[in-house]
Amino acid sequence: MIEMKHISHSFRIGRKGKEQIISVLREVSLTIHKGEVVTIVGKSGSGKSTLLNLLSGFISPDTGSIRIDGTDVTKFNEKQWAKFRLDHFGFIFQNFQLIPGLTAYENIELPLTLKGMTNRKERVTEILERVGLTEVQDHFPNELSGGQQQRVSIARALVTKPSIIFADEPTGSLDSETEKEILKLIRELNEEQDITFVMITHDEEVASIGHRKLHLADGQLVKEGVLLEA
Ligand SMILES: Nc1ncnc2c1ncn2[C@@H]1O[C@H](COP(=O)(O)OP(=O)(O)OP(=O)(O)O)[C@@H](O)[C@H]1O
Repeated sequence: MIEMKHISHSFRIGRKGKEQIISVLREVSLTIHKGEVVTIVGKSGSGKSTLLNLLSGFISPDTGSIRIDGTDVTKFNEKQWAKFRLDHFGFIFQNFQLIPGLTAYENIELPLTLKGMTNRKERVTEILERVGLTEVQDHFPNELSGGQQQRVSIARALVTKPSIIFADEPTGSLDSETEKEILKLIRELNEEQDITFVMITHDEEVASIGHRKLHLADGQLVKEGVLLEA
């Protein structure tokens, strides 16, 4: 479960002495329940990535608080975040972000190695089977199609059994047929494993696969043009 309360964030841009402050998020509050698929839509520059980066601890809010799975993470330092991410989160990106020198199998195995798990084979094999990649497990990323690469990245996100998966335009680089396949897989995994998905997209149709669609505009969450109450 994610509880974000009154989060504001601004960036300082430009040369020293001539800096400008741009306010990207203003007093954003939201609650995402366990097992929900929530999509966040908004125009380019509306602050979608900033919101995801705040929720996953890559940037810190100016004001407000964030609780995830019952833990107040607002004041976490980098070391605490690194451990928390490994224990609670999985990530899926538009450009897959697979490690080119590792095979599909090894890419999926990596988070388990980082967690110091020794019995990795059974889990990796199980996940490979679930996402339909057993036959191509020894391929390197450049020997896979876009859809297969995204499956590897979904498997890598899932392998540690996270409670939340953050997906940043997960179908943005895929053709429409493959997009449908990947969205179907995301919904199936959500239903089977009760994983929460927070997905950002600029595509209204993709966003409609969620249980709930939130719109970001002018740094605030709105629903049908009406500001959502905290
Ligand atoms: N590190 C940064 N430093 C300064 N400004 C930033 C930084 N990151 C984002 N911004 C600014 O914050 C605003 C929101 O950016 P953000 O990337 O969150 O938008 P977005 O909705 O994800 O856009 P897109 O759909 O194009 O990815 C933009 O005006 C952007 O220029």
